[in-house]
Amino acid sequence: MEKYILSIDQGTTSTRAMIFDKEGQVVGVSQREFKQYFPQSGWVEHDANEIWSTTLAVLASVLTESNINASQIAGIGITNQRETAVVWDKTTDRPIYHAIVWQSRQTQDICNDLKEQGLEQEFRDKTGLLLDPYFSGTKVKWILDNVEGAREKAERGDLLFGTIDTWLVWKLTGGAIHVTDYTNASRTLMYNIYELKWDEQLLEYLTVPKSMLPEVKPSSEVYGHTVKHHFFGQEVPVAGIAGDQQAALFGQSCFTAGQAKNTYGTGCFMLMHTGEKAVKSDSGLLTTLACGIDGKVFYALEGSIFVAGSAIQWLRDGLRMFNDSAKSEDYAVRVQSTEGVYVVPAFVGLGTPYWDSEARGAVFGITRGTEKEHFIRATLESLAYQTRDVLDAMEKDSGIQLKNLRVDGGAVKNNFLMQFQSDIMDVPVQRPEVNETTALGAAYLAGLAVGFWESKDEIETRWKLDREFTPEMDSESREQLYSGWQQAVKATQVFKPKR
Ligand SMILES: Nc1ncnc2c1ncn2[C@@H]1O[C@H](COP(=O)(O)OP(=O)(O)O)[C@@H](O)[C@H]1O
Ligand SMILES: O=P(O)(O)OC[C@H](O)CO
Repeated sequence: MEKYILSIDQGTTSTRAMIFDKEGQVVGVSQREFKQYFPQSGWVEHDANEIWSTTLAVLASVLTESNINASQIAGIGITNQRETAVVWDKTTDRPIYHAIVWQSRQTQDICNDLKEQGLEQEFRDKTGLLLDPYFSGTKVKWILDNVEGAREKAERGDLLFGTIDTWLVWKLTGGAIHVTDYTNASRTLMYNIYELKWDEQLLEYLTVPKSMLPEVKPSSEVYGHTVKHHFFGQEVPVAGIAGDQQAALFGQSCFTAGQAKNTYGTGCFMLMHTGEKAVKSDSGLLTTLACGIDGKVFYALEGSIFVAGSAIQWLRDGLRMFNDSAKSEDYAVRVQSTEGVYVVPAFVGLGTPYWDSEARGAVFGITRGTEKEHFIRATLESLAYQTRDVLDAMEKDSGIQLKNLRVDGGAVKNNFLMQFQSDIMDVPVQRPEVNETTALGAAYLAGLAVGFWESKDEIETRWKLDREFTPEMDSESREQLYSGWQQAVKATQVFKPKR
């Protein structure tokens, strides 16, 4: 009976289950969107129970639709939207509040307060992160401070915290296992990425009891088994865990220092592998943990862009400019340029390299001649400009000049965007045949742990190029366009009306 690996890719807007065969080819996929809650301006929340129910639904449908029996699954890999924080009561198995999503700005005041106490450098030195609402630590504090009775329950040891991977492993194993992996722990603002331990001092600043935190493990090992009633009568090993961006780095076979990938999903996340060496950044990049196997710990530099594909969704759903994201390309190529229009999609502030959580989106350069096509093209170009911002910071801080950039995620189907990306960075852009590298990375991690695949070398041979986009723009045009973008971002950051 042929065996397979199953990946659960729990993303910001949808939950996906994918089945991979020995060749690393997709043999089944099932996806469910779930509700986004915006209780106040800038806040974003999910219902962790709905995340679990969509997970069960996609598990059932992927097996049924691909006609594969649960007993044919050799291992399960989990990859997840990172930073999003769930706090649940282990005595009832119920979350005590919605999951606070990575994009949410509701802990801005907590961050400001910690900054005023002069603590940012210590957080940065220990975690590689910044005091921004993006990361989990302040979200946990917010829940403990704002949900009635939560702090007492936490002190009693009844509450558990987890990023989404932790929550899903807990549910799949029937509440037996409370774990996370290095990559997810490295996004919490509570984990010392150099000493590889929860940091008591940082926990004290955040007033988070250590008893709430999961055990931290490597990204590829058998953590536990599914309980039969949640996995169709089978006890299948849960054998891989990684935050989605690190999973994509692994799925792109970026295993050595200097290799980089950029994922164009809701946001855009560029990660460069830096080997066993952690590179500290002066330019607003994050130092983070990459997937390590064979007992090794690896680091990466990361540039985080909060709004990328979601700007295209905004054109589709908010401005109703088209009804299918793929149409954005047709509109963009109908004009030769944006004719000086720039869209800065700072809907939830700006991430790398600006870290301005109070900035909000802006449009510049419109004239009476501006048409829908210019507007759409400018929005697509904004993804590429933001990526160039990150690339410049990365090359500066790592001292490595990128030879090429591997890309993945929903928006890389857009050929216009990929060509413009290569042009504006002056670096070749490589799109692989299997675009689902996040799920594939988690599958590889699980497959390596259960002996389904032998080694990283075996995996590396499977990476296949679909198309390479090479720079075609002259350097004068490139720098002129990019300097317009830089002016637009500066102007966006100046506009801060009282809210
Ligand atoms: N052809 C396209 N051109 C531009 N953007 C696209 C295209 N197709 C999908 N997208 C965008 O890609 C995103 C979906 O990518 P995906 O990797 O599934 O995201 P996530 O995992 O963050 O939910 C959406 O935000 C969508 O607007
Ligand atoms: O759900 P995605 O794919 O947009 O990824 C979210 C990131 O992990 C946030 O850090």
